[in-house]
Amino acid sequence: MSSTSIAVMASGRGTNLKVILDAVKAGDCPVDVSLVIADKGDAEALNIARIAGVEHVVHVNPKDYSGREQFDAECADLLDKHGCQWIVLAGYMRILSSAFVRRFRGRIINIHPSILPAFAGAKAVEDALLYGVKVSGCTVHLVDEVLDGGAILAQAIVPVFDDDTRDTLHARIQIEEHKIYPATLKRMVEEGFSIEGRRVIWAGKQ
Ligand SMILES: Nc1nc2c(c(=O)[nH]1)N[C@@H](CN(C=O)c1ccc(C(=O)N[C@@H](CCC(=O)O)C(=O)O)cc1)CN2
Ligand SMILES: NCC(=O)N[C@@H]1O[C@H](COP(=O)([O-])[O-])[C@@H](O)[C@H]1O
Repeated sequence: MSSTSIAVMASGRGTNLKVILDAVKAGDCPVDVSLVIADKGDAEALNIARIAGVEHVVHVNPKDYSGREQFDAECADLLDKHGCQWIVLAGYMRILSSAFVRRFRGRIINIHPSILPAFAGAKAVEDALLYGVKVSGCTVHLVDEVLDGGAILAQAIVPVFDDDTRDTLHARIQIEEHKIYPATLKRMVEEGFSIEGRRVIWAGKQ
C-alpha cells in the first residue's frame, strides 16, 4: 500500500511524534512523515525527527514573523511544498489561525490530554485535577476554528487518583496517547471516515 504523506507539528518533548515514527518504522502505520515543523528551536521533537531520518525538519520561529497569520502562512507553504495530506499536531502549543484552518480544513488532527469537551485549552491536565474529576484521558480530534472543538475521532480514559499531581496524571494519560494516536492515524488512512453533524462515522466495521 502506498504511504500517505503527513506532517507533524510540535512544540515540545515529541513523545507522540516518537511513537508515530516508531509505528511507521515497524510497518504498523502506512504513512510517510515527510515533514516535521516546530515553533520552538529547543523542541526535543526536532532531534527525534532528525535521528529518525525525517527528510524535512524545520524550526519556524514565530519571532521572525509579524503575527500569527504570517507565521501560519509560512508553515502552510511548507506543508503544501512537501505535499502533506494530513497535518498531525503533536503537542503543538499554538492556536492555528482561521486562515490556516480554512486552507487545510478536514486535514488537521490533534491529540489533547483530556476527555473533550471537558477541559479544552493549554492547561487541560491542571484544570482536570483542580476540578476534582475521578476519570480523565485523551482525545484525538479534527482541528477547526473552535479551540479543541473539532469532531472527535477517538478517546481513551484513565483513572485519577487522590494523590495525583499534574505530572503523575499526565504520565498516565500519555500512556494512552501513545497507543491511541498511531492507531487512529492508521485507521484514518486505511479505513477512512465520514462526518454526520458532529459525529465521526468510521467506514469499517466496529
Ligand atoms: N484553531 C485551532 N488551533 C489549535 C487547536 C484547535 O483545536 N484549533 N488545538 C491546539 C492544541 N491545544 C490543545 O490541545 C492548544 C494549544 C495551544 C493553546 C494556547 O493557548 N496557545 C497560546 C500560546 C500558549 C504558549 O505559548 O504557551 C497561543 O497560541 O496564543 C491552547 C490549546 C493547537 N492549535
Ligand atoms: N493543548 C495541547 C496539549 O496540551 N497537548 C498535549 O501536549 C503533550 C505533548 O506531548 P509530547 O510533546 O510528548 O508529544 C501531549 O500530552 C498532548 O496531549
